[in-house]
Amino acid sequence: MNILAFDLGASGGKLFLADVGNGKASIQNIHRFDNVSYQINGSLYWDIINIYKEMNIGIKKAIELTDDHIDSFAIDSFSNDFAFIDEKGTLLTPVRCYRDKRTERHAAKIYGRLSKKQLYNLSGNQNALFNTYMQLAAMCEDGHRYILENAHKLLFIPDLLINFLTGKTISEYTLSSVSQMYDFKKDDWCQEILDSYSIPRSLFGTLTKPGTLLGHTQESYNKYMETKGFPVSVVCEHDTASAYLSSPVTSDCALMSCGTWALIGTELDSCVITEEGYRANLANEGGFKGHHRLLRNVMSSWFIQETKRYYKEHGQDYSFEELGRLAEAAKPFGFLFDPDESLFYEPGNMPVKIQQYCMDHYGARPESTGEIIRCIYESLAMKFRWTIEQLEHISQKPLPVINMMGGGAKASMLCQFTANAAGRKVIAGPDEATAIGNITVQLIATGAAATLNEAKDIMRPSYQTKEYTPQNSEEWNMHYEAFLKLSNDSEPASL
Ligand SMILES: C[C@H](O)[C@H](O)[C@@H](O)C(=O)CO
Repeated sequence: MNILAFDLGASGGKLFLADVGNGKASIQNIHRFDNVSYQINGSLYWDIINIYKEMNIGIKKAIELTDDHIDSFAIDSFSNDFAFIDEKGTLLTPVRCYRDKRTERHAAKIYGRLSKKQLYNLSGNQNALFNTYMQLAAMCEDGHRYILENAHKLLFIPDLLINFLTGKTISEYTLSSVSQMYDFKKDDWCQEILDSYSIPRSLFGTLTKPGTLLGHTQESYNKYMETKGFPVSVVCEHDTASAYLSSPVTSDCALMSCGTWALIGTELDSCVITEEGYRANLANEGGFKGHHRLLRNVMSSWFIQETKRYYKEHGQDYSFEELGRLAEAAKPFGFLFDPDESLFYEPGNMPVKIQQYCMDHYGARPESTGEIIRCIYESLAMKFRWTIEQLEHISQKPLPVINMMGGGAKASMLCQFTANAAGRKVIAGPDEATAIGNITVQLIATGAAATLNEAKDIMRPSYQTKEYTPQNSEEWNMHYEAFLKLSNDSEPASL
């Protein structure tokens, strides 16, 4: 059978075609494109029309490769961002990027209605400026409440694209669960949070759990794409939930989905809302049936993506490999910074911001590209260690192994540094974790696999893993002490 997965990330989108037969899957990447946010009049937007266009280019390729025989298609993406549609499916708004400044502008007012602590206790989600609730509240503060009052539905990006394909309006569970408006205990929207800004409950689509075969593409889409059409499934549409599901490690471990963000956490049976979890700003996030994540967001490849972009704009188009080689040659432990500093949150001028931070803290700064990249990787590894220690303490669960998945699993320097800093074995892979998790759930939705374990066994031959053991522990421990002095994380919500 032919299964098609679309994985949309903050820096790019990819479509994977899986050929499944004889209890095995082989996957190929059939299309990829860049995804960037655009600033217009000080606001930040995604180009949703381009995303739709590129998704269709990938679908077209899959139609050709399979002789118009796609057995299932599903989408996952980063969380939180959305658009509104009317009853006819007309797009009423563009899609704002979660890094847009409007939530920061209104944060004090918003937290004046429901405090960070109340929001954490009700939703179990981390306090972060990017949350959907914060975006909706900021819209109201900006005088755009009329959109909430008049729109038919609010759809998260994957649900929006599904609507373009099928005409259906759903609110997928894993994305809903990280909106900061979901109540895990009731397994439903949290009325108290919605009431704080009179957010109409009717704005949300049919709550749909991952593993559901939703239906067929609609006639108008089939005609437009010149296809007989294909079934659309609902998977863990939140990419982190998809990535975690692909982990090959079966014992207790720290899981890290490493892309633009490193989502560092562990799987638990249910939601854990405690004072300590609130203080460490650990997020409770929903997953595939029976799976629940306790995790923290750490900005990760964002530093490398933004640094690479800065140099490109200034005439130096480094490849990731070149950046890695330059960092390798640079002197170790020149400078460390706290990746959670809000200074680094918005796009633009990343190397300059890092230099500025270092000047403020050390009175000196990394000068060369290699020094900057090395200080990024070392600082990230230190933050990863700090986060894993918090998780161990709060979940009361030893996490002796780290499974790094996603694009970051390909960055061998980052994997080795993480093992060194944390003093734990790192298992790196799968690097296409999100797509693998997406396809895994499609196997279940279509009935090709009866259980999650069966689906994971089918996917296992399609990827490899690599192990890293800790080195130079003493030196890393010494510098970790210095790193701890920089961290501003005793308070929740550094974002
Ligand atoms: C804001 C981030 O996108 C989100 O917290 C994270 O979970 C994600 O989806 C990373 O792709």
